[in-house]
Amino acid sequence: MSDQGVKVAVRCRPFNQREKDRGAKLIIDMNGAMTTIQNPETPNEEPKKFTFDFSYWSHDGFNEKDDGYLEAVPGSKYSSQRRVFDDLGQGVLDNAFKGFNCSLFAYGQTGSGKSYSMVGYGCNKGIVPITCDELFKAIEAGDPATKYEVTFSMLEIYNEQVRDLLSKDNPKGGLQVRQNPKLGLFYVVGLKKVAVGSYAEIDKRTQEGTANRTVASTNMNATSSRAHTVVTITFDQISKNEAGEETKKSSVINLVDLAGSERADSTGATGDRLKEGANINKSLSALGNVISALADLSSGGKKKVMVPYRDSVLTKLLQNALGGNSKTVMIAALSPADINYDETLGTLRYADRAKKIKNKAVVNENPLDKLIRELREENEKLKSQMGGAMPVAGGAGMDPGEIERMRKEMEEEIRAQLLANQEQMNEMDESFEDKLKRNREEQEAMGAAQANTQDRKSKDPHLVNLNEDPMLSGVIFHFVEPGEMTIGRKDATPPPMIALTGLSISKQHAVITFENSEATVKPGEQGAKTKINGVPLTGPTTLQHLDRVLFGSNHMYVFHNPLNPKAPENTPTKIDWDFAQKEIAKHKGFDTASAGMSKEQIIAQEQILELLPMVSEVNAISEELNKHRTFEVILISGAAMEGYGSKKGAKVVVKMKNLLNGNTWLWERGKFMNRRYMIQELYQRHLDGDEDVMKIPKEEDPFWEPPEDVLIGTANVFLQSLSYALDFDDKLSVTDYKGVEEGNLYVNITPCSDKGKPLDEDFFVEDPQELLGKPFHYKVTIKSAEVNKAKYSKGLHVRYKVYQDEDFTSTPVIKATLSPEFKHHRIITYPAVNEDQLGYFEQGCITFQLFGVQEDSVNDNRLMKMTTKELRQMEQLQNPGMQRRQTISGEASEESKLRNELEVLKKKFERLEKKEKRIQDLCSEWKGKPVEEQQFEPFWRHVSAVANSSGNKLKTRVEILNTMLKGQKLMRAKQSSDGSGGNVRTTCV
Ligand SMILES: Nc1ncnc2c1ncn2[C@@H]1O[C@H](COP(=O)(O)OP(=O)(O)OP(=O)(O)O)[C@@H](O)[C@H]1O
Repeated sequence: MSDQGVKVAVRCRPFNQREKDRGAKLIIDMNGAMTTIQNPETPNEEPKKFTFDFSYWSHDGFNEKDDGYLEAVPGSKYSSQRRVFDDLGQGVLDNAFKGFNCSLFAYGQTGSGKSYSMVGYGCNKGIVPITCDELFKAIEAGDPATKYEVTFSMLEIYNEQVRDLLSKDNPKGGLQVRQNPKLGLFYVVGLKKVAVGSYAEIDKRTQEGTANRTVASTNMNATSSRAHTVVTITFDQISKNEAGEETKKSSVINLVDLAGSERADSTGATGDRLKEGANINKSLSALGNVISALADLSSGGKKKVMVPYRDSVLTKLLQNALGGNSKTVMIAALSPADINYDETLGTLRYADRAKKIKNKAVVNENPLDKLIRELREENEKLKSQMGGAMPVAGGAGMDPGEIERMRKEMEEEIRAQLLANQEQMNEMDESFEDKLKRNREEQEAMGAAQANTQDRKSKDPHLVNLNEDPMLSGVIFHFVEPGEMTIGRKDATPPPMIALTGLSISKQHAVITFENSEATVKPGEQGAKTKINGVPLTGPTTLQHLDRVLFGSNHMYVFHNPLNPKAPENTPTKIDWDFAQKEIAKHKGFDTASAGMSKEQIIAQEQILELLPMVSEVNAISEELNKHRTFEVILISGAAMEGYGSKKGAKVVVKMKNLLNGNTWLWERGKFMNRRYMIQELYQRHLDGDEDVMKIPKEEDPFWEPPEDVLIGTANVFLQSLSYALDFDDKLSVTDYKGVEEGNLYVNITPCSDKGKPLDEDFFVEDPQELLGKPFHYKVTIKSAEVNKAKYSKGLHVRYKVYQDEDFTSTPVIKATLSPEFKHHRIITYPAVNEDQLGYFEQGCITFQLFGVQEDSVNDNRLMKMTTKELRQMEQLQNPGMQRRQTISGEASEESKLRNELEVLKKKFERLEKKEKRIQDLCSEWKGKPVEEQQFEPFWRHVSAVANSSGNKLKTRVEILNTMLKGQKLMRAKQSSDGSGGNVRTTCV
């Protein structure tokens, strides 16, 4: 037995194009076995250090050869694919030959390079293909007296369901996972294991598996990065031992490409009412728990740790790989970019924990005959037990129901064992040679189809698929035949020539006509959604080379026309998923130029691009399940969401709207992701024929939310006036996230005494620094509000936070009016003003949030009778001008800041004028005084001059500000009329 820790490797990839475009910073470094990560927020702090068995630097120091292979520049520390194989893959092979089970799995966030290391792209082949290739080379060079048998299987775990990737027909709900009661190990019932005799055969099967994965992911609207792919190779070496018996040395090699490890925004998901039922990726978090439990076990600290293998399908299947009978390697893929700091640190910590796991690998060697004999004998025994499975008598007092339950349990167990044995025997019954023959026949048929595709690609017009996962792009081809070609659902009559499944695919979805070297696409039945280059298709359109075609919400293709391979100007030569998504976003009103954007803005933009397809998917499900809900991606300022400070910039959230009563909810990204997962699950159950889906109680329904107060809009008061001890008293306009005025708020912010009395008129601060160290009090008064929309009469309240407030301060809810009187007062006291507090006065603001009460009622029965689809169409008709600009740059608050500064200056000016007047009055009074008192006159003249000069300076400043403000207004007016400016737009999706 070999008692050995899991070997852990980390690998850092190059910057991708997006990271290069935005000038991403490198935060990873590697030196020998040490990997460091620098927090980009604290560049002066020591970077965090980790050590691993292997550290692979693949960020830079490479050359691309003519064939595309990336090789190390001499002297650089770059690790090529070959180098990674030599360390990790070769070890797997050597161990497999010795008869050990081996597992290799790749962990990391989406896009961090897991598939690159495992599978590879183009001629940069990854560990899996090289290992397979080398396996057969080693077999050829092996012992001629030994028989080698290799089988290959490929499965995917998605939403806790197992799909056989080598089979086109998977049962609804996926393949079952059972535990072999005797061995304790879990296995997938009925998984196809093909016998393979060469690397080329494995390669073909992998292509087949990838194509099946692509079709499934597109049809199910599944994000492939949330699926785990498991390739299993069994490697048997059959030889004779000294006693002349046949013995079998078996090794199971598991190669696992895990789902992307990114967590949903934790704050969002933890706040969700439905968090119990949801787990964005149950298998992945269960894997984390298993790793933690095993790490605790082997650190010896805790003796009784229960390792929760049973919590997910993935951990069941990988039980041996983790803490069991296997030699295991984990490769953690790292993104080099500052923007991914949190996730990458998470990956490093995960990898660090995995290092501690101890496995107990044993050589799997068995005399073959004995095994078969044992299995047969056991099966006979089990069969005879079957009928009479009775629990051991439990005494006279045992409940008959309990006895029956135990009997059933035992029967179930026997049945499972029989099945497991039978599977094993069936496999052994058919000779390996027969299996190989069967596989080759199947492959021959497949090979002909593949060769045909290759041949036609350069001759005939065709659509080729695009997928979010680069590995699944360019996998599906639909050739355009001369004449009319119909596209639609397979249950249409007559059946379409290209059958698609999935959301928003209509029976008669579209028709492509191909005549005179030209292909024209036109919409099918009414309501069928197709987009060409991001624009909805409304009538016949000629397809040009490299046009992007989206059927429904998920079937994305690029059209290739070898007969007329001239793409319109400005079409990039390489079109990927990102490009096609950006194009769609642009037509929905989100501009995606990235020049001159801040980091927050870039993150917001990436989140928009990520959320848009998900939101349209959820909208499509809402329509199909008739949930009367619609979803929209919106941008909202951080201050409007969080009530204080504007540092957070813009936040991307999803607005859900109840189409029956107009109620709305704002969901943070994490919460939306959480719900989307549950919505997908619900939809999957619906597809699987589960009728309960339509009757789901609202408490469990991911589309349902109890009514909550809706954020009508916000109004900001900048506090600069306080730094001059001036009061602020104004009517503020309350605007929603789109900048639309929803009403007014009357507030007053006054410096005051500790009892709330206004300060003396003469109290005047020339320089805010004067306030430092002194006590200061101010009073926030919310007088009243006015709102425009009748639906808000159910109740209104305002809440806000000031500097250092943990919680919101809220006014009472005022009902049955659109002009509530709040009469709210609050005195805020600083015993001695410090720099931070003064900074808050000078730069900060109070964001007042106006909320409206919503009720879960529907008054309009007419609406109840309409479908979600009809309601959405009606809403879109009613709001044709949805394409309103949204600012991501915080420019609106810039304007109100300016206005505020102007107010402050005006007030200062007024006060100075008053003061000046009093000075002048005093001066003339003094002039009439007796001589002995007149000696003060020069002093007063001096005061008056000072007052005048500062007044003049103020006057100039006021004029400048006025002009600036006018300019701003003009600019905004221009932008909203011609739609220019602003980085981001929004609309209903
Ligand atoms: N070591 C590397 N050298 C060069 N390019 C790399 C490397 N690692 C990753 N890449 C590139 O980065 C991109 C993302 O990598 P990859 O598809 O492997 O990520 P992933 O983690 O598997 O993502 P997903 O979870 O979506 O499958 C790919 O375009 C790939 O070519």
